[in-house]
Amino acid sequence: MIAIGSDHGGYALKQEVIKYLETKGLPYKDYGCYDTSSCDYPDYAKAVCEAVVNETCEKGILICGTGIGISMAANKVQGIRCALCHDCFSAKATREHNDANVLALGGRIVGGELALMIVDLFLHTPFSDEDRHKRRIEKIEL
Ligand SMILES: O=C[C@H](O)[C@H](O)[C@H](O)COP(=O)(O)O
Repeated sequence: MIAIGSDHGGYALKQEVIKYLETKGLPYKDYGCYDTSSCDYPDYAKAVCEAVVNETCEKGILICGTGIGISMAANKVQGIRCALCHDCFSAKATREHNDANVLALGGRIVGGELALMIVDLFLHTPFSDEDRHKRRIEKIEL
């Protein structure tokens, strides 16, 4: 199960990502927002990240206008490794090296097609499981 959430700045892209997940038959839970009314990105970061840390969902996708605020909020939650990615290399590398469990995107920055490629890499690239990466991730959690 994938947890997905956005503020108003990410709402349109969230709906595109949801359509994509549905097309691919990937189960998801939408934690809002549910329209373009102005709202606060930390609320959606918290809801999605809690679903990931309590294992209701394996991974999360968060979208705000830039992806910056929502990733900052996400990374305050213990156990969350949120990566803001606007290119394919970063999306693949953050799974392989950082075992990122939440992806952040900026709906005002990245176009739909690129965003979907990033989402696909984030969802399907496994963690490399190499000792040096595990050691570094453990240090983040201290
Ligand atoms: O980092 C924050 C996000 O990009 C927000 O989506 C953005 O600040 C919202 O801006 P506004 O309230 O002006 O639409």
